[in-house]
Amino acid sequence: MLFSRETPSAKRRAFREALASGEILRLPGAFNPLSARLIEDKGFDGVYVSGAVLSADLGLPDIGLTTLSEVAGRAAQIARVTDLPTLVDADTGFGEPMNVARTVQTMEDAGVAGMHLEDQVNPKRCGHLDGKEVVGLGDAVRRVRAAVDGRRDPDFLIMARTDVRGTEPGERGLRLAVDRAKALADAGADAIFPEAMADLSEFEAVASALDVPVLANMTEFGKSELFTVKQLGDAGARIVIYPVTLLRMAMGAAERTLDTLNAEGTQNAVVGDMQTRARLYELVDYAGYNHFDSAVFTYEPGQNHQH
Ligand SMILES: C[C@](O)(C(=O)O)[C@H](CC(=O)O)C(=O)O
Ligand SMILES: [Mg+2]
Repeated sequence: MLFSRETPSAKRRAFREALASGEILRLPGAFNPLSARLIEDKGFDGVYVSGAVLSADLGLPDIGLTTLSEVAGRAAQIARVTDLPTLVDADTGFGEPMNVARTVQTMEDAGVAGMHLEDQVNPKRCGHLDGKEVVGLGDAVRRVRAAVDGRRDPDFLIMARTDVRGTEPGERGLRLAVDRAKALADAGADAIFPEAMADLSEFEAVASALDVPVLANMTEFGKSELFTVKQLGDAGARIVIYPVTLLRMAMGAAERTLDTLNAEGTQNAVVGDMQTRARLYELVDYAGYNHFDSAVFTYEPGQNHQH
């Protein structure tokens, strides 16, 4: 009830420990706080807050239009309903290196466990589209150093994402990605997100070149095939995100439902696919609030109150 009883610092420590265990952690993207409850209920290891989902949710393309306040606000709403660690997409850090330091502190205040910061130029775009551009290595390193300098909780995870793989095809692109990933880790990044890896051997090449954990992005309709958790774990990845998966499914269902309403004049045919009222109430813990109501609201001083 009222949800997470874990403090943000406890969640950060747990995330660090889970990462150190060597197991691969699975973080589906929550498109709202309620879906974060579902992710926790189904036994996943963490919750991802995707910039693509956040901007799509607002009816915007994912090109860096969302603000730090919007992203941190949504991340806080999501993080507070789950005991799981929350990893947030901080895009290019919302400004220059000084802003990046402030972004880290704002995300710490939002109660999330960590964030990733990418090396694209502004306006940024989805990492799986063509025609991306990245900043030079010096600027990318400055962003990471500013993030590390701004951090107050040493357990807050700063992950550097590099989009350089998508800027050059073939072997050369991969070599650039490995070199940049190493430089970003040397600059203090706690983990690396190599964006737009073409296949498993590329994940392997990045992971084996680094001492820090590597994230695999299993976004649909992108550059990477959709590998299994086992395949990614064997290739050395330590975190896998499914950033837009739940939103795509939910929006697919919404479209089909509207089509059914249009065609049939009633939603009867799709009711069987819906989350039931009972399941929804379970997720938001109606029973807990009822209990609270009867235990606290009807409490009378002097009574020996039994819970
Ligand atoms: C991971 C990502 O940064 C996101 O915002 O979720 C996107 C996902 C997507 O657009 O499919 C990305 O750039 O890969
Ligand atoms: Mg993004």
